[in-house]
Amino acid sequence: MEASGIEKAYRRGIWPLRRRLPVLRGADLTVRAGEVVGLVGENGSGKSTLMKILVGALAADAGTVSVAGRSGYCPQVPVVYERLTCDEHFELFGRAYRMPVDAERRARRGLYAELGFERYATTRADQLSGGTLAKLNLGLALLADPEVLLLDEPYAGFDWDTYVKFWDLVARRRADGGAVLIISHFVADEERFDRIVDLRDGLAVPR
Ligand SMILES: Nc1ncnc2c1ncn2[C@@H]1O[C@H](COP(=O)(O)OP(=O)(O)OP(=O)(O)O)[C@@H](O)[C@H]1O
Repeated sequence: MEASGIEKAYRRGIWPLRRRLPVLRGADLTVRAGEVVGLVGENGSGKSTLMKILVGALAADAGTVSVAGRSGYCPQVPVVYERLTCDEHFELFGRAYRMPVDAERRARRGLYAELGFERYATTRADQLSGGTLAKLNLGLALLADPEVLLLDEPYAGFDWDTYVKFWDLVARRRADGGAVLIISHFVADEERFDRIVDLRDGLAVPR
C-alpha cells in the first residue's frame, strides 16, 4: 500500500467564523507485503484521519493512495448494529464481501477460536462487553482475509491473553506476506513493529 502527498483540512465553525483546520500536509506512507508498521503520534495529530483516507472512508484534499489487493479496516470506534448478534454480523459482512457461505462460516469459526469469543456467537452487539466488541470489530476486518490490514488502536480493550493472541495473529499475517498498519499509543509495543512512522505537523516521519 502506498500513499503519497496526502493533504487534508477539516472545516470548522459556521460562517462568518468558518475556518480550515489543516491536519495532513503532504503525508507519505508505504507499507510493503510482509511488513508490520506502527503509526504513532500525539492525540489529534491525524492518525485516524490518515487511516480513513487509506481505506477510502474519507476523501483527501490532495494526494494519491494505491493498494495492491483487498484491505480490511478496524475503526477506532466499532461500527456495529446493536440488535444483531456476532453470528449475524459475520453473515452480513460475508455477504458484503461477496464470500461464499461456506468460506464465511469457516473463517468465522477460525476467528472465534483465534480470538476466543465463540461463546458470544448468539449475543447481540448491545449486550457485549467492550473487549468482546473490540474482538468482533477486529474479526470483521479479518473475515475476508485481506492482504492489507489497517487497525486503529485495535487492542485498547483486550485482556492480556487476547493481547498476546492478537500479536500471534499479526505475526502469522506477516509470515504469510500480509501488510499490516497499526495505530498504537503504547511505547511497550514498539519492538513488535518492523518500522514506526510518527505523524508530526501533518507529515509522516520515519522513527
Ligand atoms: N470530522 C471532523 N471534523 C472536524 N475536525 C475533525 C474531524 N475529525 C477529526 N478532526 C480533528 O482533526 C484532528 C486530527 O484528528 P484524528 O482523529 O485524525 O487524530 P488522531 O491522531 O487519530 O488522535 P487520537 O490519538 O486522539 O486518536 C483533531 O484536531 C480532530 O479534532
